[in-house]
Amino acid sequence: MLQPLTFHNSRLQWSSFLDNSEERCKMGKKKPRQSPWGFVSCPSCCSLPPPMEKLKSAIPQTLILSISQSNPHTLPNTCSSLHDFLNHLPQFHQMVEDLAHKETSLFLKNKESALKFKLKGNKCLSNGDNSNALRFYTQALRIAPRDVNDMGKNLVATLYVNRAAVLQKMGLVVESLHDCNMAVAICRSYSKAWYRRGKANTLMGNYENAVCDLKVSLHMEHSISGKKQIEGEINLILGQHKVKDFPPNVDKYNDSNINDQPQQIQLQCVTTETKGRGMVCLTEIPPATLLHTEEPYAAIISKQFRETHCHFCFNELPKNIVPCLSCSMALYCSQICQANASWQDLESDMKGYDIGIDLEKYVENVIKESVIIKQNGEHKHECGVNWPAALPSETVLAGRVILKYMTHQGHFGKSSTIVNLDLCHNYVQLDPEAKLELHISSIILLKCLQFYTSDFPLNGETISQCVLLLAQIKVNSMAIIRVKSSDSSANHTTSTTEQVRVGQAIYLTGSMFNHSCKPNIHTYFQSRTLNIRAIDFVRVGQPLELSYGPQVGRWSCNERQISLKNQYAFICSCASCTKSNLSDLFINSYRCSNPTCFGVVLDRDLVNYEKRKVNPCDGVEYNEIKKVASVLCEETELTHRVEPGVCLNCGGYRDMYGSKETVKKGEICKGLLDSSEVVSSGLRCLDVLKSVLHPYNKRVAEVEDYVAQVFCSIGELQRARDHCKASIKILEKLYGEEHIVIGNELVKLASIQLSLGDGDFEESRNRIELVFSRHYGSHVDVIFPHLKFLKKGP
Ligand SMILES: C[S@@+](CC[C@H](N)C(=O)[O-])C[C@H]1O[C@@H](n2cnc3c(N)ncnc32)[C@H](O)[C@@H]1O
Repeated sequence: MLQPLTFHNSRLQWSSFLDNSEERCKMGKKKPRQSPWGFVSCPSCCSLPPPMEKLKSAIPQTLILSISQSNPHTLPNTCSSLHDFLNHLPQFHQMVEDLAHKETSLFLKNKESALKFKLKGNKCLSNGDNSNALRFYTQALRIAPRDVNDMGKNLVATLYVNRAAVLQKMGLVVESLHDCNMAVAICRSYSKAWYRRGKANTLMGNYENAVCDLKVSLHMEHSISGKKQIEGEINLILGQHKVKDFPPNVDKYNDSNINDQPQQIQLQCVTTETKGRGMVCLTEIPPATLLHTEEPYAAIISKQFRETHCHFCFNELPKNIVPCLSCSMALYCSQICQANASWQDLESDMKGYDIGIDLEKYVENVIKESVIIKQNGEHKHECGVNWPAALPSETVLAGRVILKYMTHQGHFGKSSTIVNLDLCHNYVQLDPEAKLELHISSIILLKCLQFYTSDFPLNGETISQCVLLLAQIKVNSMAIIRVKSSDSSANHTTSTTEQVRVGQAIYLTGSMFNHSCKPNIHTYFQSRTLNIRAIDFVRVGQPLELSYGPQVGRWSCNERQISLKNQYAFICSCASCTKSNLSDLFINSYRCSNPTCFGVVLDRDLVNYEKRKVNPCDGVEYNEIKKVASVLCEETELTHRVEPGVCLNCGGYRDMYGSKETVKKGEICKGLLDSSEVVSSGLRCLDVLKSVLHPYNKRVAEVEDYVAQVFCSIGELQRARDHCKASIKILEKLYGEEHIVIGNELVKLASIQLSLGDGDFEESRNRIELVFSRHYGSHVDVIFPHLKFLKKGP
């Protein structure tokens, strides 16, 4: 289930720097912790500037009070007062210096350290220790300055060539080719880089390109022995393979694009009765239609994924990571992403080499393919300083939005408008603590941006714009989600998928879609592109609504309302929260005390909630609740009242106190599930819960699912299958049969059925295909590569 951003932790916190600084800290001490790339941090001596709490505690109560009472109109005054106050505090200036001054940065390049890592890499390479050689070259690349030489060659280019050699030895030929591309883009006249590229192309069977690479290399090579070796290689290829020298096919290895373009669907932003602006469509939309794709206005990687995911596209980093050319913090999965986030061209020329017109064309093609022209420069103002690592992601995202806005408007030094995105916010509803924190972080952010560009306007007006932007980010930013899959059973029969929030982004049109607890559209991401697909049939003019997280079937109405209120400060007025529906009746319901009756019994909380939902004003007979509940019963006319403990079907009474006690006992059994008696206690728990809870109660589904997992882990697949099916049957009632949750559960069932050779596997597979293609269209293979086992044969 996609979960747009949650704001569990709205308190500003100074994060500790992640493990991506140099081997030694700025105080020269060896750093103790290791990151996946071997970079380490030293929390003790490289501690951050004085924590923000210290600043907060210095602020006078009168100022805190006026901030707590501030609203968008008074913000310029409160921002200006706080700015004046902080400006007189020496510790504030010290903190900003530490955050924004390049000299204090932990992310600067360092030639000496890079050379040490390079030597270590060379040593490992000659000893055949490829994985450590790869690690050391990567470390060296991360901190090697882009424009320094080592033994007459550009250090960064040399490191890419060395790493390309290791990658080739490890059989990672495509990655090796990419490193060669990087090296030739940095230094076109680097013979070894072309030579290594020729080797990579040979290994890939691209003999025409290999010959061209080697010919370029031959022109650049100075030594006679080197020239001889290259000539030997060329002759070998020409002798063994049929090679036409030209034209080489440089486009052959481009990534293929998925052809699932949004169709011509007209969307419109309209004003709604209860939800502000919202999106509707002007044409009918069948389910599974891709109706909107959008690139973010600004995006930022989540802190915990900085070392493992690309800072531009948010995909997992490959073995051949490409670090930023100017700082040691930003990491990319490819030169394309690096160039996209960057702002600088790789200057490289071939002066003094006459390689002939055809080879020159070939070189141009290779470089053009390597260096993408479209640079959005989002990393420029953050490069080589501490604050992007130290401040909360949302604040860093705000910095990106402001810089982009000002650059686009050509506003630097000319206007007092630093940002104006016309998005909604909930500033007035924020609690006093949150308002104060937004004030402080806005002042710190803008002060840091002033270090980057001295004509940055910093005053009450611009700070208040930043405060409102942060409030807008809270309400409008989307979490960029990736699906991670892992085996969940010892015998690899089932796998679980987990959704991780790798980034956070602002989409301008995406921000206009309102929330529904039963959405009719589904959002997902490829790289940082937002895709929105219809999951139901949408009529002309019908609102298009996605889920901000809470959904019918997952939570009761009460839980959904609390969550949306806490996270986004609004009272949900979607159809499911204002009208009675079966899922909300079932989810926490009890069974009728009459064993032959299938009716629903509600407890006091649920009755009150449902009554408020259907008729908030008076106490009429709540026909709507009964009408919904009557789906379960034979009788058409229900005469009894909707009361706690009363069966909505037959009017029979259940003792709610005793029932709750029984459920508690059932929960104790569930707690025993990890003990040695795991299977029998699981089944006992299920029996206890089923004796009092309604058969479609969510808790019964959870225990069925748990018991299925237990049976799976001990290899009793038939019983696992039966419990898995039982769980799915309940979830279908709660979510609807085509919900993505059902798709995920069916994947579990199908994997068990496949292991059992069960004939029903086909049916599950067909249903999975239906559910997933409705939600992801043709993108399903890319987003869920682990589902390939379900593919039908050719
Ligand atoms: C991302 S914005 C959506 C666009 C917004 N309606 C606007 O006018 O800009 C989120 C805000 O829309 C409103 N909203 C969205 N879904 C809603 C719902 N189901 N019930 C009530 N308000 C909703 C809330 O004010 C929420 O903070």
